[in-house]
This record gives sequence, C-alpha cells and structure tokens, in this order.
Amino acid sequence: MEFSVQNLACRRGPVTVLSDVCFSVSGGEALILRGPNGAGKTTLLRCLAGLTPPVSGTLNTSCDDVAYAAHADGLKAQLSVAENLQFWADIFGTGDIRPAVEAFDLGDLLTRRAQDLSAGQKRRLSLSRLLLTGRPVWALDEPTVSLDTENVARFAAAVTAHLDAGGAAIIATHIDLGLPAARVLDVGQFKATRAAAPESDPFLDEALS
Ligand SMILES: Nc1ncnc2c1ncn2[C@@H]1O[C@H](COP(=O)(O)OP(=O)(O)OP(=O)(O)O)[C@@H](O)[C@H]1O
Repeated sequence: MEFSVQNLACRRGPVTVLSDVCFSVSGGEALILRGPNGAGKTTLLRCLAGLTPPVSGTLNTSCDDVAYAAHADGLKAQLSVAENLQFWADIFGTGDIRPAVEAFDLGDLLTRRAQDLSAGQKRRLSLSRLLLTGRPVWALDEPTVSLDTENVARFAAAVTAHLDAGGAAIIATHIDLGLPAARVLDVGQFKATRAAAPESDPFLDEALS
C-alpha cells in the first residue's frame, strides 16, 4: 500500500492555502506534519480525507481509504460509549467493538453517555473509532489534545499496531508522540503564493450564472 499526492493545491473557503504539495507514505510508515499555527496542516488533512476537494493535483487513492480524526470529537452525545462504538462498527462494517475498547481502556465507561465523559475520555472514545473503520490510512489532526501521558502512550501503541498491520498514518501534532521511525514533513514549505489564490469560486460562479 502506498498513499501519495502530487502537486496538490488545497483551499480553505475561497483561499488557496497550499500548493505543489508532494509526498508519499508507504504501508507501515507514519508521516508527522509540522508547521506553525496557520501553516495549513488541517487544510491538508481535510483535503486528504475528501472533505474539501483539491484545487488541483492528484491523490493516488480514494478518500474512502482514509479515516480522519478531526479537532472535534464527533460523538453522539446522547448515546452511551458502547452505543457510539457499535454505531461506528456497524457503519464501517467491522462489527466487533472489542479492539477499540481494549486499545483505549474504555471497558469501565461502556454504559456512560458520551456527553457525560471528561474531555480526555471523549478524545479516547473518538480516537478508538479509528480501529473500527478498517481503513488503511489514518489522517489525524492534533490527536493527543486532552490526553494524559498514559493515554498518549496508549494512542502511540494503537498507531504502532496499525503500522505493524501494514497501515499508514499522517499526523499533525506539535508534540513528540514517541514514534521513532516516523518521517517529518514541514507543511510550511508548501505555503501558496498570492498568485495561487483563485480569482473566483467556480461553484459560486456556476450557481450565479
Ligand atoms: N474558512 C476559511 N476561510 C479562509 N481561510 C481560512 C479558513 N479556515 C482557515 N483559514 C486559514 O487557512 C490557513 C491554514 O489554516 P489551518 O487550519 O490549515 O492551519 P494549521 O496549520 O492546521 O494551524 P494550527 O496549527 O493553528 O491548527 C490559516 O491562515 C487560516 O487562517
């Protein structure tokens, strides 16, 4: 499995934020996205996950191969932890929630409603969904926010197991995750020049014409 992008330009709203993005990640590899606030890490991850279509350029795999964990936890507040997990396992067709429960130590929380969890517990539940997607590429945006040291280690172990099983991970993070073999990509090098910004929005133009 190889995930690669060529000459990708990515936008947020009307602004082209990144241009000429090229990289590849093989199965078994993690790629860490670095760059200061506003560099475009979230913009790139959203593009890889298919939430914002690229302005130009190509991705060699379908966004259906990508499991995206955003800043927001995306939980169903009224459902219990077990119900959230079963919902996702059914959606992705993977069925068994036990790997997610074990990897993120959720056993004692299964009957608790998601809205009643602490911030770190919500994050663990949100991240555990990755194991239920069965998708080969994990695209993760600041995944360790709200996690304590022990749970950062749990998360790193889950990523390592995913890589060992042949998956890949692309992770925007400002902290050291303890993944010694991970490569680092500085997103700042792809900052688009003003000339790369679109002069008009093709979707809006079509809607108004
Ligand atoms: N809806 C929007 N419309 C226009 N510009 C936006 C929009 N959302 C974000 N931006 C801008 O796009 C740029 C890239 O933002 P992005 O969130 O990708 O950065 P980031 O590297 O993830 O930052 P951080 O480390 O702070 O999370 C920033 O300059 C931001 O202000």
